[in-house]
Amino acid sequence: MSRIAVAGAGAFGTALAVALSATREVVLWGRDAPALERMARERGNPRLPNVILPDLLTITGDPDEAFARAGTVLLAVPAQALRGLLAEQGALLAGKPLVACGKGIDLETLHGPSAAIRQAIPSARPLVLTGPSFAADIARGLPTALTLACADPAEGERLQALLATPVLRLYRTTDLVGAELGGALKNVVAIACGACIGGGFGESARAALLTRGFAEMQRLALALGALPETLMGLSGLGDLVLTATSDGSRNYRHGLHLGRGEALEERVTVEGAATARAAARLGRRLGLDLPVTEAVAALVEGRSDVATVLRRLLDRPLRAE
Ligand SMILES: NC(=O)C1=CN([C@@H]2O[C@H](COP(=O)(O)OP(=O)(O)OC[C@H]3O[C@@H](n4cnc5c(N)ncnc54)[C@H](OP(=O)(O)O)[C@@H]3O)[C@@H](O)[C@H]2O)C=CC1
Ligand SMILES: O=C(CO)COP(=O)(O)O
Repeated sequence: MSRIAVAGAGAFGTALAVALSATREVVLWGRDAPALERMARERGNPRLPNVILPDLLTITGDPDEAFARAGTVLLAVPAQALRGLLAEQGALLAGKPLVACGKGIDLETLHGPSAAIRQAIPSARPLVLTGPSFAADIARGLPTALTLACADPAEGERLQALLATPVLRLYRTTDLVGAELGGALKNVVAIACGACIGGGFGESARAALLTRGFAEMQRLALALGALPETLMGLSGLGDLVLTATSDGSRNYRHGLHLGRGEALEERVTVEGAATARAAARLGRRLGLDLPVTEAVAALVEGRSDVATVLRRLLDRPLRAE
């Protein structure tokens, strides 16, 4: 069965469905049936302005219609919603390759998406699709390169061929942990970088935060079993460069608003907020020094303000790089 189902009809799920439907049979599923009916009728998604949904793309709120005949399912929901989705749709998703497209760490279990999938649906085969890619760029057909992680090299190769398009270039790895942590942790550093600019501390300080934040991403990911080269690739460094320097990123914008002391955007997915808290907990549990992550966790929990956390970072003892 070559049919691809995309679960999650937000910006990213819709963008992936649009991109893949040019060459594959694709069905896009979401939980809000009336909203899905509207999308199907109007051929548009308010979360992805100015993008026309191709006629060939099936849009449905019916899980049976979406998943029963699908050979592969892409899971494009926020990290904190993934466990709920897997619990609700477990019977229909059993035994299939499930490609996690979300970028975050579950705050309750401290699991990344591949462990969440294994725990909820032991018969499913988890993969991770991640890397620098704004939904709007993917939907517009702009060139993009992503990492596809799969523990089984043969299945990874098969899915790479299935999910690549002429403009969506996929690189393979077997390092699921590295791929998912690169994508999750860069969101935390992006909030820090946005807060730095929003607070008026300048681009040199942002470069310092980006670099020291990247060192923390590597420290935590390697302690959890990631391969160093994965973090140096698209899912780590690549996505960090995009997200921590562009106000196209919701995480970066969240940081900007925190730094400026402005009201935060409502009803917007900001994965780095919960993931900062989850990563800080993991760091404490593992006895790791993660000052940038701790600073972001303090900011999003409202325990501190941008000037104070920046001062605290600068006051740390001088050390070797
Ligand atoms: N946007 C982007 O540029 C990119 C996003 N990502 C990642 O993709 C993930 C999703 O982000 P994005 O699509 O942008 O977020 P959006 O906020 O645009 O959409 C989230 C979607 O998830 C749906 N959802 C939430 N919980 C459930 C559930 N239990 N069952 C079914 N659907 C659910 C929401 O449905 P409802 O509308 O009913 O609330 C909504 O449609 C995030 O992890 C993000 O980091 C990755 C790369 C790029
Ligand atoms: O992950 C992304 C780009 O690769 C999207 O970033 P935001 O979730 O911050 O918008």
